[in-house]
Amino acid sequence: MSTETAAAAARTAASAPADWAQARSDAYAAGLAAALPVAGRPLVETDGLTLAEPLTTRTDLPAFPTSSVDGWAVRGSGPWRVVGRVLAGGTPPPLTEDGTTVEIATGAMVPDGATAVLRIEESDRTPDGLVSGTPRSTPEWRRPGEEAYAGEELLPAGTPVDPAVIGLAASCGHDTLRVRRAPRAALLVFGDELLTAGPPGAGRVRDALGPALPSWLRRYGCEITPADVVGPVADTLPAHVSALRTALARADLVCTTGGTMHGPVDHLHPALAELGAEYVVNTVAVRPGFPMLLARLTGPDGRVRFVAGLPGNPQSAIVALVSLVAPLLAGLQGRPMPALPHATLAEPVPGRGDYTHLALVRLDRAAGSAHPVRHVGSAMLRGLAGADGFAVIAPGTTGEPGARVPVVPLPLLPGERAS
Ligand SMILES: Nc1nc2c(c(=O)[nH]1)N[C@H]1C(S)=C(S)[C@@H](COP(=O)(O)OP(=O)(O)OC[C@H]3O[C@@H](n4cnc5c(N)ncnc54)[C@H](O)[C@@H]3O)O[C@H]1N2
Ligand code: MOO
Repeated sequence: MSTETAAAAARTAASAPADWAQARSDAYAAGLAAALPVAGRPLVETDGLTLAEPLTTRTDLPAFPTSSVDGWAVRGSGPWRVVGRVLAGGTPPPLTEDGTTVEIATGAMVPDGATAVLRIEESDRTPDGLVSGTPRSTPEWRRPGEEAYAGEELLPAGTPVDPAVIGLAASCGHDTLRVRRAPRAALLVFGDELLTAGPPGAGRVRDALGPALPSWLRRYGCEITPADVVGPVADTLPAHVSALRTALARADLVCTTGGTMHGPVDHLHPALAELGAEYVVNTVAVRPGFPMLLARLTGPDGRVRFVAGLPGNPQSAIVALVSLVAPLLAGLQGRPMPALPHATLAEPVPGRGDYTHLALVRLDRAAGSAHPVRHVGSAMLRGLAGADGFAVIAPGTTGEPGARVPVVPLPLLPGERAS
């Protein structure tokens, strides 16, 4: 396709922006269809990755009857004659005679034949060395399978691995887990007007996305190194095509910023046409951020890669990140579609006609309320820096105070935005 034809085709396709919710689902489905490869990894290397198979237990949990106290495993009624001692890690012989006991430590295996465990502090010794006392009526040991039965599914495939999952997997006897690898991302920043150091002025603005987006992408589980961030890429079509080709050789997802429109130096659409990309999403009926796009390319090796075109206006770029990139990455990692929590609007938020309005809000988690923030122009980042996410105002509606609305969260870490 010639560059002119490609640009014309892109303009035509861009004339019907996708519904925002549909665009999210399309991005997720495209990611899931290209879910990343699965490999076995040692447990300690799985934090942040995603279970590719359900987590099941290799044995009953606990695997053997386990004393939950220090004391005496007794058989029959007392007083009891001491016939031995069992510590955690040991395998005791059975108690075969009523009136006998073994001293037992917390975590030790309860011998066969034991009828009760008596706490050390609730026992006495008779002058002739026998153990006496009254065992509690509630069992003082954990029965095999109390937590889980051998082979039971504890977590489904698609679960993000976190320290709690790693601990559980270890307790179930796993040494490795089958996980999907982390998505590899790259970032290309377009715009000859961008400065990479010092204060803006004289027609030039600071690149605010090159420094920020890699950290947002990492919070969604991506691997991205400083070498994967390139820009500003010169505002020419050959420079765009070449930068995309290089980035696509390694990355599963290449994010670009700027150049999503059809201005004189907006080369993203023609570059995608030249690379033979197909659109998954080409513009979305959302404000801000409508020129966002997601395109798919299949390499000669059959590997599917994606380009997410984030608009140049910085807040619009983040809208595209949470709208298209977040669901795409969930799909690539084999995770469920990210569910949107709901909150109650504390103040009115205007609608945007036929478009969905994503409005920056600060959440009061205790009250379950969402509070619109100030400084939310699409070229601004001041509002974003104090917000937790975007309230979703559906097309054809306005956000009335007291309305329950979905909120698209920013991928903040615990402690960030702590009020
Ligand atoms: N004729 C029309 N022009 C524009 C429309 C429209 O509907 N008709 N929509 C506007 C909207 S909305 C957006 S969003 C932008 C998107 O344009 P691009 O993705 O092509 O972005 P650029 O033109 O390259 O840049 C837009 C704006 O953002 C600044 N910018 C770009 N990159 C960065 C960065 N890394 N850090 C900080 N600021 C950045 C750039 O200087 C421009 O001011 O199109 C509108 N135009
Ligand atoms: O929609 Mo633009 O993305 O308003 O800044």
